[in-house]
Amino acid sequence: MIAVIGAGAFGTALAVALARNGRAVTLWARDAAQVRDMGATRVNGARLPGVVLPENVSVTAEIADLAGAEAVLLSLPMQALRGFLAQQGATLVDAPLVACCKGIDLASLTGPTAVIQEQCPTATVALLTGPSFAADIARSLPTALTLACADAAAGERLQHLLATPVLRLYRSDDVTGAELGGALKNVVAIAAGVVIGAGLGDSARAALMTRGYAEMQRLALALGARAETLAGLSGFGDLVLTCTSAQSRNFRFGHALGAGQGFDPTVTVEGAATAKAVSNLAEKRGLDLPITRMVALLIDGAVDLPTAIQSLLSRPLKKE
Ligand SMILES: NC(=O)C1=CN([C@@H]2O[C@H](COP(=O)(O)OP(=O)(O)OC[C@H]3O[C@@H](n4cnc5c(N)ncnc54)[C@H](OP(=O)(O)O)[C@@H]3O)[C@@H](O)[C@H]2O)C=CC1
Ligand SMILES: O=C(CO)COP(=O)(O)O
Repeated sequence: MIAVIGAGAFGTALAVALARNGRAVTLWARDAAQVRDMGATRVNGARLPGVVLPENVSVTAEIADLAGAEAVLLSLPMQALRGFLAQQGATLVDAPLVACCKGIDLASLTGPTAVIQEQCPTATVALLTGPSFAADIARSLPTALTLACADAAAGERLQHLLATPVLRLYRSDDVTGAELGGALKNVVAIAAGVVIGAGLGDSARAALMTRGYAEMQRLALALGARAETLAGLSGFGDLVLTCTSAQSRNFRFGHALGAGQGFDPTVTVEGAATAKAVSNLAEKRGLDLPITRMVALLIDGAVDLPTAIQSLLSRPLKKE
Protein backbone atom coordinates (compact mmCIF):
# COMPACT_ATOMS: atom_id res chain seq x y z
CA MET A 1 0.00 0.00 0.00
CA ILE A 2 1.16 3.54 -0.76
CA ALA A 3 0.07 6.27 1.65
CA VAL A 4 -0.66 9.79 0.49
CA ILE A 5 -0.92 12.45 3.19
CA GLY A 6 -2.91 15.50 2.13
CA ALA A 7 -6.03 15.25 0.01
CA GLY A 8 -5.39 18.47 -1.85
CA ALA A 9 -5.34 18.66 -5.64
CA PHE A 10 -1.89 17.12 -5.95
CA GLY A 11 -2.21 14.39 -3.32
CA THR A 12 -5.53 13.30 -4.77
CA ALA A 13 -4.18 13.29 -8.34
CA LEU A 14 -1.17 11.20 -7.29
CA ALA A 15 -3.44 8.76 -5.44
CA VAL A 16 -5.60 8.39 -8.54
CA ALA A 17 -2.59 7.91 -10.85
CA LEU A 18 -0.99 5.27 -8.61
CA ALA A 19 -4.29 3.44 -8.14
CA ARG A 20 -4.95 3.38 -11.90
CA ASN A 21 -1.57 1.66 -12.16
CA GLY A 22 -2.82 -1.10 -9.86
CA ARG A 23 -1.37 0.08 -6.54
CA ALA A 24 -3.45 0.06 -3.37
CA VAL A 25 -3.48 3.63 -2.06
CA THR A 26 -4.61 5.11 1.25
CA LEU A 27 -5.33 8.82 1.04
CA TRP A 28 -5.30 10.73 4.34
CA ALA A 29 -7.10 14.05 4.89
CA ARG A 30 -7.27 15.96 8.16
CA ASP A 31 -10.95 16.73 7.83
CA ALA A 32 -13.18 13.79 8.83
CA ALA A 33 -16.22 15.36 7.13
CA GLN A 34 -14.28 15.60 3.83
CA VAL A 35 -13.22 11.97 4.22
CA ARG A 36 -16.85 10.89 4.73
CA ASP A 37 -17.89 12.91 1.69
CA MET A 38 -15.11 11.44 -0.49
CA GLY A 39 -15.97 7.96 0.74
CA ALA A 40 -19.60 8.42 -0.21
CA THR A 41 -19.26 10.28 -3.52
CA ARG A 42 -15.83 8.86 -4.57
CA VAL A 43 -14.89 12.38 -5.66
CA ASN A 44 -12.79 15.05 -3.95
CA GLY A 45 -15.24 17.82 -4.74
CA ALA A 46 -13.32 20.44 -2.76
CA ARG A 47 -9.90 20.05 -4.37
CA LEU A 48 -10.11 17.94 -7.52
CA PRO A 49 -13.70 17.98 -8.76
CA GLY A 50 -14.79 15.73 -11.61
CA VAL A 51 -12.21 12.99 -10.98
CA VAL A 52 -13.53 9.64 -9.75
CA LEU A 53 -11.41 7.85 -7.15
CA PRO A 54 -10.66 4.28 -8.26
CA GLU A 55 -11.89 1.49 -5.97
CA ASN A 56 -8.37 0.77 -4.73
CA VAL A 57 -8.11 4.24 -3.16
CA SER A 58 -9.16 4.16 0.51
CA VAL A 59 -9.76 7.48 2.23
CA THR A 60 -9.16 8.04 5.91
CA ALA A 61 -8.70 10.68 8.59
CA GLU A 62 -6.84 8.19 10.82
CA ILE A 63 -3.03 8.23 10.64
CA ALA A 64 -3.01 4.72 12.12
CA ASP A 65 -4.55 3.46 8.85
CA LEU A 66 -1.25 4.30 7.08
CA ALA A 67 0.73 1.71 9.07
CA GLY A 68 2.64 -0.73 6.86
CA ALA A 69 2.80 1.60 3.85
CA GLU A 70 5.62 0.92 1.36
CA ALA A 71 6.08 4.69 0.98
CA VAL A 72 4.41 7.79 2.40
CA LEU A 73 3.89 10.72 0.05
CA LEU A 74 3.65 14.02 1.92
CA SER A 75 1.51 16.26 -0.24
CA LEU A 76 0.89 19.18 2.10
CA PRO A 77 1.58 22.85 1.49
CA MET A 78 5.18 23.69 2.41
CA GLN A 79 4.35 25.92 5.37
CA ALA A 80 2.09 23.21 6.88
CA LEU A 81 4.70 20.42 6.71
CA ARG A 82 6.68 21.23 9.88
CA GLY A 83 3.60 21.51 12.12
CA PHE A 84 2.11 18.31 10.72
CA LEU A 85 5.32 16.32 11.28
CA ALA A 86 5.82 17.76 14.76
CA GLN A 87 2.46 16.21 15.67
CA GLN A 88 2.45 13.04 13.58
CA GLY A 89 6.03 12.41 12.42
CA ALA A 90 6.80 9.76 15.03
CA THR A 91 4.08 7.50 13.61
CA LEU A 92 5.49 7.61 10.04
CA VAL A 93 9.18 6.70 10.25
CA ASP A 94 8.92 3.06 9.14
CA ALA A 95 8.44 3.89 5.45
CA PRO A 96 10.39 6.17 3.11
CA LEU A 97 8.91 9.66 3.32
CA VAL A 98 8.54 11.38 -0.06
CA ALA A 99 8.08 15.15 0.01
CA CYS A 100 5.71 16.31 -2.72
CA CYS A 101 5.67 19.99 -1.80
CA LYS A 102 7.52 22.88 -3.38
CA GLY A 103 8.88 25.69 -1.29
CA ILE A 104 11.16 26.89 1.48
CA ASP A 105 10.04 26.71 5.11
CA LEU A 106 9.85 30.21 6.57
CA ALA A 107 10.82 29.05 10.06
CA SER A 108 14.05 27.23 9.16
CA LEU A 109 14.79 28.60 5.66
CA THR A 110 15.22 25.02 4.45
CA GLY A 111 13.39 22.89 1.89
CA PRO A 112 10.95 20.06 2.62
CA THR A 113 13.51 17.24 2.85
CA ALA A 114 15.48 19.01 5.59
CA VAL A 115 12.25 19.69 7.47
CA ILE A 116 11.34 15.99 7.26
CA GLN A 117 14.83 14.88 8.25
CA GLU A 118 14.77 17.24 11.23
CA GLN A 119 11.38 15.98 12.43
CA CYS A 120 11.94 12.29 11.52
CA PRO A 121 15.72 11.82 11.84
CA THR A 122 15.78 8.08 11.09
CA ALA A 123 13.56 8.15 8.00
CA THR A 124 14.68 7.67 4.41
CA VAL A 125 13.69 10.92 2.71
CA ALA A 126 13.01 11.59 -0.97
CA LEU A 127 11.40 14.29 -3.09
CA LEU A 128 8.95 14.09 -5.98
CA THR A 129 8.95 17.27 -8.04
CA GLY A 130 8.84 18.63 -11.57
CA PRO A 131 6.41 20.02 -14.11
CA SER A 132 2.91 18.65 -13.58
CA PHE A 133 -0.50 20.10 -12.92
CA ALA A 134 -2.70 17.92 -10.72
CA ALA A 135 -5.50 18.19 -13.28
CA ASP A 136 -3.20 16.82 -16.02
CA ILE A 137 -2.07 13.89 -13.88
CA ALA A 138 -5.68 13.17 -12.97
CA ARG A 139 -6.56 12.97 -16.69
CA SER A 140 -3.71 10.47 -17.22
CA LEU A 141 -1.96 12.92 -19.56
CA PRO A 142 1.75 12.11 -20.07
CA THR A 143 3.93 13.68 -17.37
CA ALA A 144 7.62 13.46 -16.45
CA LEU A 145 8.87 14.18 -12.94
CA THR A 146 12.06 13.93 -10.88
CA LEU A 147 12.37 11.51 -7.97
CA ALA A 148 15.31 12.78 -5.93
CA CYS A 149 16.87 10.80 -3.10
CA ALA A 150 20.36 10.97 -1.58
CA ASP A 151 20.25 7.20 -1.02
CA ALA A 152 20.68 5.84 -4.56
CA ALA A 153 19.23 2.38 -3.85
CA ALA A 154 16.16 3.79 -2.07
CA GLY A 155 15.71 6.30 -4.89
CA GLU A 156 15.70 3.54 -7.49
CA ARG A 157 13.15 1.52 -5.49
CA LEU A 158 10.88 4.54 -5.18
CA GLN A 159 11.27 5.37 -8.85
CA HIS A 160 9.92 1.93 -9.78
CA LEU A 161 7.23 1.96 -7.10
CA LEU A 162 5.80 5.35 -8.10
CA ALA A 163 6.24 5.45 -11.89
CA THR A 164 3.28 4.60 -14.11
CA PRO A 165 3.05 4.16 -17.89
CA VAL A 166 2.10 7.84 -18.20
CA LEU A 167 3.90 9.26 -15.16
CA ARG A 168 7.54 8.91 -16.10
CA LEU A 169 10.02 9.36 -13.25
CA TYR A 170 13.65 10.32 -13.69
CA ARG A 171 15.99 9.67 -10.78
CA SER A 172 18.41 12.13 -9.20
CA ASP A 173 20.63 12.15 -6.12
CA ASP A 174 20.82 15.95 -6.12
CA VAL A 175 18.05 16.59 -3.62
CA THR A 176 19.19 20.16 -2.95
CA GLY A 177 19.05 21.06 -6.63
CA ALA A 178 15.69 19.40 -7.19
CA GLU A 179 13.99 21.07 -4.27
CA LEU A 180 15.46 24.52 -4.91
CA GLY A 181 14.35 24.37 -8.55
CA GLY A 182 10.80 23.54 -7.50
CA ALA A 183 10.74 26.19 -4.79
CA LEU A 184 12.21 29.05 -6.79
CA LYS A 185 10.31 28.54 -10.01
CA ASN A 186 7.14 29.47 -8.12
CA VAL A 187 8.63 32.84 -7.19
CA VAL A 188 9.60 33.48 -10.82
CA ALA A 189 6.11 32.36 -11.91
CA ILE A 190 4.57 35.02 -9.67
CA ALA A 191 6.88 37.59 -11.29
CA ALA A 192 5.94 36.32 -14.76
CA GLY A 193 2.27 36.67 -13.83
CA VAL A 194 2.89 40.23 -12.66
CA VAL A 195 4.56 41.05 -15.99
CA ILE A 196 1.64 39.72 -18.02
CA GLY A 197 -1.01 41.11 -15.66
CA ALA A 198 0.57 44.55 -15.87
CA GLY A 199 0.57 44.38 -19.68
CA LEU A 200 4.36 44.44 -20.06
CA GLY A 201 4.33 41.83 -22.82
CA ASP A 202 5.72 38.42 -23.76
CA SER A 203 9.24 39.74 -24.44
CA ALA A 204 9.45 41.07 -20.89
CA ARG A 205 8.24 37.70 -19.60
CA ALA A 206 10.98 35.88 -21.53
CA ALA A 207 13.58 38.26 -20.08
CA LEU A 208 12.15 37.78 -16.60
CA MET A 209 12.13 33.98 -16.91
CA THR A 210 15.75 33.96 -18.08
CA ARG A 211 16.99 36.28 -15.37
CA GLY A 212 14.84 34.39 -12.86
CA TYR A 213 16.55 31.20 -13.96
CA ALA A 214 19.92 32.93 -13.35
CA GLU A 215 18.75 33.64 -9.78
CA MET A 216 17.66 30.02 -9.34
CA GLN A 217 21.13 28.88 -10.38
CA ARG A 218 22.91 31.47 -8.25
CA LEU A 219 21.16 30.36 -5.08
CA ALA A 220 21.16 26.65 -5.83
CA LEU A 221 24.86 26.49 -6.75
CA ALA A 222 25.75 28.47 -3.63
CA LEU A 223 23.87 25.86 -1.58
CA GLY A 224 25.69 22.93 -3.21
CA ALA A 225 23.31 21.94 -6.04
CA ARG A 226 24.51 20.80 -9.47
CA ALA A 227 23.88 23.04 -12.48
CA GLU A 228 22.51 20.15 -14.57
CA THR A 229 19.77 19.55 -12.00
CA LEU A 230 18.57 23.11 -12.47
CA ALA A 231 18.52 22.50 -16.22
CA GLY A 232 16.28 19.45 -15.74
CA LEU A 233 12.62 18.77 -15.08
CA SER A 234 12.64 20.06 -11.51
CA GLY A 235 14.16 23.42 -12.50
CA PHE A 236 13.95 24.58 -16.10
CA GLY A 237 11.06 22.23 -16.91
CA ASP A 238 8.88 23.43 -14.08
CA LEU A 239 9.89 27.05 -14.64
CA VAL A 240 8.63 26.90 -18.22
CA LEU A 241 5.34 25.24 -17.25
CA THR A 242 4.53 27.53 -14.36
CA CYS A 243 5.53 30.81 -16.02
CA THR A 244 3.55 30.15 -19.18
CA SER A 245 0.30 28.53 -18.07
CA ALA A 246 -2.78 30.16 -16.62
CA GLN A 247 -3.40 26.80 -14.89
CA SER A 248 -0.68 27.80 -12.44
CA ARG A 249 -1.92 29.35 -9.21
CA ASN A 250 1.40 31.14 -8.73
CA PHE A 251 1.14 32.67 -12.21
CA ARG A 252 -2.52 33.63 -11.64
CA PHE A 253 -1.69 35.19 -8.27
CA GLY A 254 1.05 37.27 -9.91
CA HIS A 255 -1.29 38.19 -12.75
CA ALA A 256 -3.84 39.53 -10.27
CA LEU A 257 -1.09 41.48 -8.50
CA GLY A 258 0.10 42.98 -11.78
CA ALA A 259 -3.44 43.86 -12.84
CA GLY A 260 -4.27 45.40 -9.46
CA GLN A 261 -6.94 42.79 -8.74
CA GLY A 262 -7.70 40.77 -5.63
CA PHE A 263 -6.96 37.04 -5.27
CA ASP A 264 -8.74 34.32 -3.26
CA PRO A 265 -6.62 33.97 -0.09
CA THR A 266 -7.64 30.33 0.39
CA VAL A 267 -5.82 29.23 -2.79
CA THR A 268 -2.41 27.64 -2.20
CA VAL A 269 0.27 29.96 -3.66
CA GLU A 270 3.58 28.47 -2.54
CA GLY A 271 5.74 31.17 -4.13
CA ALA A 272 4.41 33.88 -1.82
CA ALA A 273 5.92 32.59 1.43
CA THR A 274 8.90 31.17 -0.46
CA ALA A 275 9.75 34.59 -1.93
CA LYS A 276 10.05 35.90 1.61
CA ALA A 277 12.01 32.86 2.83
CA VAL A 278 14.42 32.98 -0.12
CA SER A 279 14.93 36.73 0.29
CA ASN A 280 15.90 36.13 3.92
CA LEU A 281 18.16 33.25 2.94
CA ALA A 282 19.84 35.29 0.19
CA GLU A 283 20.44 38.17 2.57
CA LYS A 284 22.06 35.84 5.09
CA ARG A 285 24.29 34.39 2.39
CA GLY A 286 25.13 37.74 0.79
CA LEU A 287 23.55 36.74 -2.52
CA ASP A 288 21.92 39.20 -4.92
CA LEU A 289 18.48 37.93 -6.05
CA PRO A 290 16.75 41.10 -7.24
CA ILE A 291 13.65 39.50 -8.81
CA THR A 292 12.96 37.36 -5.75
CA ARG A 293 13.44 40.35 -3.45
CA MET A 294 11.10 42.49 -5.54
CA VAL A 295 8.42 39.77 -5.52
CA ALA A 296 8.66 39.53 -1.72
CA LEU A 297 8.45 43.32 -1.31
CA LEU A 298 5.55 43.60 -3.76
CA ILE A 299 3.54 40.91 -1.97
CA ASP A 300 4.19 42.62 1.37
CA GLY A 301 3.05 45.94 -0.09
CA ALA A 302 6.49 47.37 0.73
CA VAL A 303 6.93 48.64 -2.86
CA ASP A 304 4.38 49.55 -5.50
CA LEU A 305 4.43 48.04 -8.99
CA PRO A 306 5.91 51.02 -10.89
CA THR A 307 8.74 51.24 -8.33
CA ALA A 308 9.40 47.49 -8.57
CA ILE A 309 9.57 47.59 -12.38
CA GLN A 310 11.77 50.70 -12.38
CA SER A 311 14.06 49.22 -9.79
CA LEU A 312 14.69 46.10 -11.91
CA LEU A 313 15.14 48.04 -15.16
CA SER A 314 17.52 50.61 -13.71
CA ARG A 315 20.07 48.18 -12.30
CA PRO A 316 23.62 48.79 -13.57
CA LEU A 317 24.32 47.30 -17.01
CA LYS A 318 26.49 44.21 -16.75
CA LYS A 319 27.79 41.08 -18.47
CA GLU A 320 25.17 38.33 -18.91
N1 LIG B 1 -1.77 21.29 -7.56
C1 LIG B 1 -0.75 21.02 -8.39
O1 LIG B 1 -0.92 21.04 -9.63
C2 LIG B 1 0.60 20.68 -7.85
C3 LIG B 1 0.93 20.91 -6.53
N2 LIG B 1 2.19 20.62 -6.09
C4 LIG B 1 2.57 20.90 -4.72
O2 LIG B 1 1.81 20.10 -3.83
C5 LIG B 1 1.70 20.75 -2.58
C6 LIG B 1 0.23 20.70 -2.15
O3 LIG B 1 -0.48 21.46 -3.11
P1 LIG B 1 -1.96 21.17 -3.55
O4 LIG B 1 -2.34 19.76 -3.32
O5 LIG B 1 -2.13 21.70 -4.90
O6 LIG B 1 -2.74 22.11 -2.50
P2 LIG B 1 -4.29 22.26 -2.26
O7 LIG B 1 -4.49 23.68 -1.91
O8 LIG B 1 -5.08 21.68 -3.35
O9 LIG B 1 -4.54 21.35 -0.97
C7 LIG B 1 -3.81 21.51 0.22
C8 LIG B 1 -4.12 20.31 1.08
O10 LIG B 1 -3.31 20.36 2.24
C9 LIG B 1 -4.16 20.23 3.37
N3 LIG B 1 -3.58 20.94 4.50
C10 LIG B 1 -3.29 22.26 4.58
N4 LIG B 1 -2.73 22.53 5.78
C11 LIG B 1 -2.69 21.35 6.46
C12 LIG B 1 -2.24 21.00 7.74
N5 LIG B 1 -1.71 21.90 8.57
N6 LIG B 1 -2.35 19.71 8.13
C13 LIG B 1 -2.88 18.80 7.31
N7 LIG B 1 -3.34 19.07 6.07
C14 LIG B 1 -3.23 20.35 5.65
C15 LIG B 1 -5.47 20.83 2.94
O11 LIG B 1 -6.50 20.40 3.78
P3 LIG B 1 -7.86 21.25 3.95
O12 LIG B 1 -8.61 21.05 2.64
O13 LIG B 1 -8.49 20.62 5.13
O14 LIG B 1 -7.46 22.68 4.14
C16 LIG B 1 -5.58 20.28 1.53
O15 LIG B 1 -5.99 18.95 1.54
C17 LIG B 1 2.23 22.18 -2.78
O16 LIG B 1 3.51 22.30 -2.24
C18 LIG B 1 2.28 22.33 -4.29
O17 LIG B 1 3.32 23.20 -4.72
C19 LIG B 1 3.12 20.07 -6.90
C20 LIG B 1 2.83 19.80 -8.21
C21 LIG B 1 1.55 20.08 -8.78
O1 LIG C 1 3.93 23.02 -9.31
C1 LIG C 1 3.08 23.10 -10.15
C2 LIG C 1 3.31 22.67 -11.54
O2 LIG C 1 4.45 21.90 -11.66
C3 LIG C 1 1.75 23.68 -9.82
O3 LIG C 1 1.86 25.04 -9.97
P1 LIG C 1 0.94 26.02 -9.13
O4 LIG C 1 1.15 25.68 -7.67
O5 LIG C 1 1.45 27.38 -9.49
O6 LIG C 1 -0.47 25.80 -9.58
